[in-house]
Amino acid sequence: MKIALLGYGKMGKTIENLAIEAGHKIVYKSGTTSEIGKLEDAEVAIEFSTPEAAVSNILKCFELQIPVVCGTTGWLENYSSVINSCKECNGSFIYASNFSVGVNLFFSINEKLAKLMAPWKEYSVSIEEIHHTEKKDAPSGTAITIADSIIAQSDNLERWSLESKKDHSLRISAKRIADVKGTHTVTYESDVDEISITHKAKSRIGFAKGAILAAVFLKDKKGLFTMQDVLDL
Ligand SMILES: NC(=O)c1ccc[n+]([C@@H]2O[C@H](COP(=O)([O-])OP(=O)(O)OC[C@H]3O[C@@H](n4cnc5c(N)ncnc54)[C@H](O)[C@@H]3O)[C@@H](O)[C@H]2O)c1
Ligand SMILES: O=C(O)C1=N[C@H](C(=O)O)CCC1
Repeated sequence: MKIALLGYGKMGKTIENLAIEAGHKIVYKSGTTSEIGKLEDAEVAIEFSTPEAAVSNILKCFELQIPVVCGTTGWLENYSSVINSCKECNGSFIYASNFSVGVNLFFSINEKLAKLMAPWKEYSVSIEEIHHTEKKDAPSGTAITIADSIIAQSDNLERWSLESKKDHSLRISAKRIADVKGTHTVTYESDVDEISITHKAKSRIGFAKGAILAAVFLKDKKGLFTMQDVLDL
């Protein structure tokens, strides 16, 4: 598969190594000191750049009819306009706040736990995410996905918030500690006990493998897909 890498930082480099090992070819890179190759030569683009750059990179791929797998977080205020552009251009698109198989299983566990906990009003729920100090956005895209799923099951929570003790808000605490690849914990606390689930990434390999899996899935398809479609969850 001929891959374009839009964004060549920590994730772009990890994806490059794993893709080459798996027999794929990197035909284009941007986000390096200068562009390498031609985007038009790619069969699929994998986008891990910055919140500011993601939307224009995605739209460029739609124009060129190149399927695009996007892992960049922090641009979701533009999500519906990107989806509309994808439909207008008859493009191919997958966005996931987290491409790792483990986190996608964690998303399913979180949803099931939220359903189970919804009737038990004595528990209050919160989310903690910890990432490296270079991360640009807070809370993490993964924490937002987890929060949206809990809020959808709740008849009390209406939104998430980084601030503590806001009415009808699900508290997300975002911590930044050097070198942490990504840890997410959901905690339900009552006066008498506590229930927690945690996912902890040991490296970026899980994210990168999932993004390559998504690119293989998307290459010859048209339309909008999710990581749940890729993993058949
Ligand atoms: N979805 C997931 O599974 C997942 C996993 C890890 C990281 N992420 C997200 O991916 C993004 C990148 O993470 P990272 O750790 O590689 O960050 P990074 O800072 O190491 O790399 C980002 C790169 O994008 C480049 N860039 C800047 N402007 C660009 C442009 N216009 N076009 C292309 N590239 C451009 C920068 O030069 C930099 O090299 C972040 O938003 C992060 O939250 C998502
Ligand atoms: O390192 C990052 O940045 C990560 N970003 C994603 C997020 O915001 O959820 C996924 C985990 C790593």
